[in-house]
Amino acid sequence: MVNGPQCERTHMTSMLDVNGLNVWFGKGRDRVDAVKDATFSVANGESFGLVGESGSGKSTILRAITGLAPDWSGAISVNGTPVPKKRPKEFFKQVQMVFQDPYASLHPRHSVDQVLGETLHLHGFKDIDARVVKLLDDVGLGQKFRFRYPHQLSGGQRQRVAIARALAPEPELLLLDEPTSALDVSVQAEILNLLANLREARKLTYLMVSHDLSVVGHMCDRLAVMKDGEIVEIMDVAALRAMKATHPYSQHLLEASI
Ligand SMILES: Nc1ncnc2c1ncn2[C@@H]1O[C@H](COP(=O)(O)OP(=O)(O)OP(=O)(O)O)[C@@H](O)[C@H]1O
Repeated sequence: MVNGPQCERTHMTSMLDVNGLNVWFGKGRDRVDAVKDATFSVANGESFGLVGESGSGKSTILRAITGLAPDWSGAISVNGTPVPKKRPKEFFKQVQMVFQDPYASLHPRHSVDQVLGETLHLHGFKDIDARVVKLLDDVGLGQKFRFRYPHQLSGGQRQRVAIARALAPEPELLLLDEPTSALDVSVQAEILNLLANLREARKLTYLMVSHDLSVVGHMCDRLAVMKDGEIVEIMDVAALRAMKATHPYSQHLLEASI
């Protein structure tokens, strides 16, 4: 069951359209249907949250969009263009992902300069030096971090590098997979504020996974509630704040989060 708000927004330009998405892992008896018939749209400039308990399929939706889930059916469009099975390089100029664990997502022997420089080079930029400096400023690190290695950085600093790397190709859509849940509580708010400011400054669109309703309430305009691989409700954050979920499972999530 999907509620109304998304219908009201069909007149707005869509950045992302996901239609009847199914994602599965394994075959035969071992098959796991991780996402079942998921349909939602994210408008240009919107921040959209995916919430639900562990294992409900949130991360799998992001992985399917970015091409990291091999078996899927349905339709995914970015900026009105259907995404092909094998993502072309241009796709990653539009869509980038920030992963949950900044310890796992950065190569231990690559300096910050290499991480950002190589990404910029891969995407065909020529003014790499100036862009590395700008990216480090934009994520609040500054030049003194440029030649450091991941082991010389805190978790929050690593996540800032991962965010800078995601911004390097100048994407329009960021897929954020629990971007603060692996961080110390003390730095979580800093990273969320950074993401909110970057969205504003760069007119970005966010699709953000979180198991934390307060994070989604702070960061998102609308959200989808997932349960056992299905989207059970799509609602405005205003409805979340007013505790006005209609689906019993969403109500249960809200009550559990108080
Ligand atoms: N590579 C994989 N191989 C097999 N099953 C997988 C794989 N990745 C995910 N799954 C299964 O798909 C289902 C959805 O997982 P997913 O990670 O998307 O959930 P989630 O809502 O993001 O949970 P979490 O918050 O714990 O990450 C789970 O049953 C999970 O075990």
